[in-house]
Order: sequence, then structure tokens, then C-alpha cells
Amino acid sequence: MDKLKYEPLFETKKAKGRILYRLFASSMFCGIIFIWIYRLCNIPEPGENGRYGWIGMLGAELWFGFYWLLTQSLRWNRVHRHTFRDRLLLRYENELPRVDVFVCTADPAIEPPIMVINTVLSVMAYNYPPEKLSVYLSDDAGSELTFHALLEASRFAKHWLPYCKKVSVEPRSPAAYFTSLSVSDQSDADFSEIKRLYEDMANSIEVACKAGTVSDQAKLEYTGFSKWDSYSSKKNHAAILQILIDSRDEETMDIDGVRLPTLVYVAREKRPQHFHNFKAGAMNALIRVSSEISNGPVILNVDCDMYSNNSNSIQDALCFFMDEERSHEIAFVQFPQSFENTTKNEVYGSLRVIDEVEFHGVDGNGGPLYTGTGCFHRRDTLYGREFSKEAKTDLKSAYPEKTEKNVHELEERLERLASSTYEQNTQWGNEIGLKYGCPVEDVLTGLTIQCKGWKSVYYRPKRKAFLGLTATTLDQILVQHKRWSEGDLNILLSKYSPVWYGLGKLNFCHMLGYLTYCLWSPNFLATLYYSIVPSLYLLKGISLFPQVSSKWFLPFTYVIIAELINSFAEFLYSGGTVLGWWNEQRIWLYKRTSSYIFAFLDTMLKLFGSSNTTFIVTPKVTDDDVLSRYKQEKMEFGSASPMLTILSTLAMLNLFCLVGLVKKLILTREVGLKYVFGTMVLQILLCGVLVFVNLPLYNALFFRQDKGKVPSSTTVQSVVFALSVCTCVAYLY
Ligand SMILES: O=c1ccn([C@@H]2O[C@H](COP(=O)(O)OP(=O)(O)O[C@H]3O[C@H](CO)[C@@H](O)[C@H](O)[C@H]3O)[C@@H](O)[C@H]2O)c(=O)[nH]1
Ligand SMILES: [Mn+2]
Repeated sequence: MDKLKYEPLFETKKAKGRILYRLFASSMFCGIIFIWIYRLCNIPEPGENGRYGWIGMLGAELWFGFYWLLTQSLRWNRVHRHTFRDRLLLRYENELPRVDVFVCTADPAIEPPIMVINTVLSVMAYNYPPEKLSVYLSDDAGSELTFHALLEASRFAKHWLPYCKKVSVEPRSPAAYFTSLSVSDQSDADFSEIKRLYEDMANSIEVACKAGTVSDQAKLEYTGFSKWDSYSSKKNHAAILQILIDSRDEETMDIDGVRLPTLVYVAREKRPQHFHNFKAGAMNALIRVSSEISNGPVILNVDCDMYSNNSNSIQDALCFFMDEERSHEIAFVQFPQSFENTTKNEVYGSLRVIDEVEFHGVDGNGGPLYTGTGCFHRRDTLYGREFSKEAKTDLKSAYPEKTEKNVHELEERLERLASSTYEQNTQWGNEIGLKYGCPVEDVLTGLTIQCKGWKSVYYRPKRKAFLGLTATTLDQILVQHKRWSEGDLNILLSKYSPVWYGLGKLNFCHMLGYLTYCLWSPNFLATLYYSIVPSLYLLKGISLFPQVSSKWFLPFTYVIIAELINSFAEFLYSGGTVLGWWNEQRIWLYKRTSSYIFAFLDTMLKLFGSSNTTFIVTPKVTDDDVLSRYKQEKMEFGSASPMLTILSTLAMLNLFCLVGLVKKLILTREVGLKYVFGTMVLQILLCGVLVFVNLPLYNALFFRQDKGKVPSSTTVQSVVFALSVCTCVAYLY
């Protein structure tokens, strides 16, 4: 291509305000150093009050400062990407590569088939040549209900896809599209017809799900159901593979006579004696199966709840893979994980700041992490190909030939690729495909790809590319964050650690970025300390912070206020609300004092061989009662759990400390108000903020009557625990 006329398919711009931010960060760092100096120089002598408490504070502040430094790597080099789809089409309209989309589902009870097929339909309807698009659904439950839904969807697609094209539907998940419309949009005949067809389909799916089985009539109509004859349970069944639409067959057309994308159902074999490696195992089975059907050189992976909200995302991703100058080093393109079911002020927090700030920063350092859903990969890097400067990758790949005479023979051959023994004595899950043995298979896989020399790209288009479902109860969000933080810590301690494995392979800032996430869970220690010890010392009347009149008071106030303002500004910049920010602070505290503790403990147990990797799938259904509280932004505590006991105990402890202090001030005149505030204002503020942030929890402990309140047993436990600790400290220690 003529160099002079070269017009890139994407551009990368440095984020605005980087210099200002760097100045601000430097001033923060000075403040932090002063705090460290103060702590180090003022350690109480042996025998003096508060010596051990003080040393602990030093440890916590060293950690916080160190961790803050790490998080700077996510802010220092922020970049933004922009694609030029028109140029892509101008140059490559007829040479676009085949793209394979993998959708994963695991359980029809918590991932309803109707939701799953809406996701499938949305990706089938991408604005992309259908003969170049193939969609594979991995069903880890091997459920006939999910299969039945997919079969229905394959029929509905013949109407839905042409309709999408005709009226430029957006988003292309039918359920999301219908709810996005107002009544006045719903007048014409085509619309009524498509909506009726959708409702018929949804009905038939619902009937089957309610009955828990597919009707005999439907089974008679489609021979594919016979594959369930030998099925015994979701953990014990043979591989089932069915090609519902094969775009190689000339005769499969939509109602307008246009070809349809390939659609394949895959339930890999499951046997109790063979470990299945969760989503990573499912993805690897799909990689193999798809290589024999469509062998698309580009693979998109989405979770079953993450429908496509933007029909041009494939083209966007291809701008990064097909640029003549810079694409050869890019292995994957990650889109943000956004949610459709969030409420205005997000009581369970959000990924906002990660999406809108941090990932732009990691992108500037070498590329974002692979976070599982909404990610486009090159097939060959998933196979483990090393990066090499010389080899320019191209996206042409052979179209596998269909050797079998009929589709059943083909399906049978492919089922062997999805058998539970296929991977034995192979490099699958190790050198080939997604990596096994980690609850965040995605992050680990992305990291090793980057360690082979590849870059990745983070792309956040204005119109969100994917929308999914976020957790709707506190327990779900804490369990999810336990899985994530545990997985990330596993990576840090594994042979693929960004520190030792990544050394020399990742650039330094990139490694620090990974460290920030890998060290999520160890944060629990300093946080727990900070939210217990200063409050208890308040009861004893021992000050752990500088007095108001001291010059050391300044760095503390500066760092606290500057950090608060910065986090507030980042949150608002990321599109959050003021109350949302406050809720985020609560969740920040809750994650650090529950999910992270258990993540850390389980990692240690695993390290010493007494615990296995688990993957608790996040439910995507919420019962009406819970949903109505979710919509009112009332936190759902619900069932008793060790995590909830810890949170409640901490909340009670701080309440007792604050009450204890107030009581002391009122009852005994031995210490003057002015003196107490002068010496302990920061400590009182800390305890006060902890109490204030926990207000919804006190409400749920003592006043709420609905089912989302804290169970009484937990209330009793937490009061007893907190009271005993406070009494011991106040009277004995
Ligand atoms: O044995 C399993 C377990 C899960 N899944 C699928 O994996 C996806 C993610 O599960 P979910 O419970 O929704 O987890 P999240 O925490 O929301 O998922 C994020 O984090 C996971 C790693 O912890 C990644 O696998 C996901 O892609 C990423 O979106 C879902 O589609 C599941 O159906 C399987 O296919 N098989
Ligand atoms: Mn999910």
C-alpha cells in the first residue's frame, strides 16, 4: 500500500489532563511520605500506651501508601481509542474474515434460556455478512430446555434478522429492543408481526421451563431431542452437538432469501470422574469444535447474559485487527462490561471507575486484561502462538471442508472433540487454549498472551457494545468479588505471576497494573486493622493520630481530603451520581472486610493443598420480592453467612465505640470536650464515618421487617461478638 496515502483504521489519543493529574499525584505522594515519616519517628517507647497499636498503624499506612502507588500505574498513561469503520469497509468489504462467536451458559435454573437466546439472537444479528458469522452456544448443563430454546431461536432468527436489517434495529436482542420502545413506536404491521412471533416463541420456551421438560409433541417434531435419551444429569452426560443452521448449506435462508449465520449447540461431555474446568473447559471445547466447522480466525466471547447492544462491534474490533501498520501486534480487543439492570445509585457499587478510568490506563501500558466477556481474540493466539515482529498476521484462514456425507456423521465426529477425555495427555488448558486451574481463567489467559509479546486493546465506544446483568443482592456481589480477588491472587502466586513470569516480558507499569488487581484481596488486612483498632483505642482514650495543633496534622488532612476529592471526581467523571459514590464507599469497605478475607484464606488453603478451585455462577434471575427492593435501592442482606456476620460485627463494634466515647464525654467530666477533639479528631472522624457508612446495615439489623433484613441470628451474634470485644478492651486490656 502506498505509504503516503495510508490512513489508519484506528487512532490512539492520550487522555486529556494527564499533566495535571501527574502533578496532583506527586503532591499526594509527598503527603504519603510525610505520613510515613510521622509514623516512623513517633513510635511510642516500650511500655508507653499504644505502642503496638501504633506499629500496626505504621504497617497499615505503609501498605495503603504502597497500594496507592500501584494504582497510579492505572492512571498515569491513560489513552483513548477511536475506530474508522468506513475506511475498513472501503478497503476490505469483500475480504472480511470469518468471525466465530462463543456464548457460554451453565445452568438453566439461574441463567434462563429465554435470556440466553436473546443474547444468541443479538449476536446472530450483527451487521456483518451472515455467511461469515457463526454462533456457538456452550451449554454446561447440557439442558434440553436450553436446547429447545435455541431451536426455537433458530426458527425465529429467519424473521428477526431480516427485520433488524430492514428497520435498523438497535439493540438486536429482541427482549431489550421491545422494552426500549415507547407505545407510539409500535404501530406498523411488520412490528406487530415480529412481536407476535417473538411472544409465541417466548411462550413456548416459558411453558417448557415451567414444566421442567420439553413437551413430547416438540420432541417428536425434532429428532435432535433423541440425544437426551441417555442423559442422566447435568454432571453426567455424553457430549451433545447439533448444528442447527449451517451457512454452508445453500438452502438455509431467512424469509427474504438471504443466508443465515451458522448456529451450533454444544454440550461437552460431563462425567463425575473428570474435572471439567468450568468456563475455560467450555471455551476450549468450543475452540476445537468451531475449528472444524467455520474456523473463524477471529473469536468473540460473551457470557450468556451479555447481549450485543451495538450491531457494529465486529467492525469496530476488526479495525484493530486489520490495520496494515499496527495490527500485527494486537492479540485481543476487550470491550467494557456494562450492565443493563443497574439502578441510579448502584447500591452494590459498579465497575464504573475501572471501565472509564483504570482500563484506559492499562491500555496505555500495553493493553487491558482479558475479562472474559465482550472480548475479540485472534484464534491463533488462543492456540498459543508467540508474537513475532517479522510474521505479519493475516486473517485469512482455510474453510474446513465438509468430508462427511451427512450432518449426523459430522456431528458425531465433532462430539468426540467435546468428550471429557479428549484433553488427557494434551497441552489443552496449559499451552493451548484458555488456561485451567484459576477462577479467573480469563485474566490468566490474557496475561500469558501478553507475556508472549502481544498487545491488547481496550475499546469503549459511545454506544455500549454489550449489556449484561449485574448481581442484585449483597451476597451475590460479595461472592463474585471473592471469586475475582481469589483468582487474581492465585495468579500472583502461580508460576504465571506477573512479577516473576512477567518480568522482562511486560513493561514495568503494565506489571504494576496487574499487581493492583492481583493484590485486591491482601488489602483486607490493612482495612480490617484501620476499621477496628483506632475505634477501640478511642474507647481507651489513646490517640493514634496527630493533634490538631501539630504540623503533622497537615499531611493527614491533605491526603485524606485530596484522595476523597479525587475519587469523587473520578466517579462523577465516570457517569456516577453523588449518592452512587457514597454507596461505592460502602461496598469498597464491605468487599475488603469480607470477600477479600475469604479469598485470601482460600488461596492460602489452596497453596497448602487443602482446597479446590470453585466457580459459583452468578444467578441471573431475581424473585419479584427481591427485585422490588433492588429497584428501591434497599440493600438485600437476606440469608446468614460468615461474610455477613463479619460485616455486622464490624458495624456494631464501631457503633459501640462511638457510643462509648459519647457516654464517657457526657457522664464523666474528667476529660474536656475540647481536649478530646483536639487530640483525637481524626480518630473520632474515622469511627464516625464507619458508623455513618453502615447506617443501612443498622437499619437492616434492627428495624427492617422485610425478608431482605439481616437474619436475627446474625444480629444476635454480631452484638455479642462486638460487645465482648469492646468490653475486653475497655475493662481488661
Ligand atoms: O462451569 C461453568 C461456569 C460458568 N460458565 C459461564 O461463565 C460465564 C460467567 O459466569 P458468571 O457467573 O456470570 O460470572 P461473572 O463473575 O459475571 O463473570 C466474569 O468473571 C468470570 C471469571 O471469574 C469470567 O469467566 C466471565 O467471563 C466474566 O464475565 C457465564 O456465562 C457462565 O454461564 C460456564 O460456562 N461454565
Ligand atoms: Mn456474569
